[in-house]
Amino acid sequence: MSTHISNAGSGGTLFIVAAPSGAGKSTLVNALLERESSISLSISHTTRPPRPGEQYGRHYYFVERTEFQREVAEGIFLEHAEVHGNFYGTSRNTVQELLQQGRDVLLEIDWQGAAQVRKAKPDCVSVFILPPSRAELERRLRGRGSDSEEVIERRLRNSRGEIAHAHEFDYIIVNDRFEDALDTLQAIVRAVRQRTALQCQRHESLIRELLADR
Ligand SMILES: Nc1ncnc2c1ncn2[C@@H]1O[C@H](COP(=O)(O)OP(=O)(O)OP(=O)(O)O)[C@@H](O)[C@H]1O
Ligand SMILES: Nc1nc2c(ncn2[C@@H]2O[C@H](COP(=O)(O)O)[C@@H](O)[C@H]2O)c(=O)[nH]1
Repeated sequence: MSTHISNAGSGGTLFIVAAPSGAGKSTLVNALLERESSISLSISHTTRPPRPGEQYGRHYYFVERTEFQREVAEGIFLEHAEVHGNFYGTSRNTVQELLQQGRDVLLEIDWQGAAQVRKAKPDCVSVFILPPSRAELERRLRGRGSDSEEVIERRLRNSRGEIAHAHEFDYIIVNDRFEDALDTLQAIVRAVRQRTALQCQRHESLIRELLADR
């Protein structure tokens, strides 16, 4: 089975957006999709139970672990990973079909999945979203009100391990003022489409601060 994915003959670009849980990536991505209707969001498969209000096929394809394992064995995933104790995966066919139709495709996935996608599709464009501080990350995770205390603590514990991979991404955005972060994300998408260079900060001192053991 080939691990490569092709969009030969089309202008579609594969974008990846990753972030520690609670940094605001889904909120940013949803707002970007409102502004840029020609981008398709890939809906992932997951073994995580649905949160209140989440719908099958709109937020995720919710599946049992045995079904997910069967799908892995069948090779349907472009990438898959265990994140915060649940399994998540991106359908290879869906992404390939959209790219071949000339659509830009956006994957909202973790750093492990991003590393797998870079191998399969080296011309993808990856963006990492940082929170402005650890305190704000915790406030957002709690303020969302969607997860148990145990889940929130696990996600906070895992956030350092995720932020440690930020430097692997093409672009890094700090989601402090929402509109500023959204404008930057949109500017990245537009620059990629127009094949123009966009200088973005690497935020090294903020990353050191977020990784510090305090
Ligand atoms: N710039 C911002 N300022 C304040 N609150 C924000 C900002 N961006 C997002 N939020 C809020 O933070 C919370 C977490 O956002 P969101 O669910 O988008 O995070 P996420 O990174 O997608 O998390 P996960 O990986 O767990 O899905 C939400 O309640 C959202 O409204
Ligand atoms: N490697 C992958 N990671 C994924 C995928 N879909 C989502 N995710 C990441 O999981 C965490 C948690 O998401 P949540 O919806 O349970 O809060 C987050 O970092 C997502 O980006 C996927 O298909 N592959």
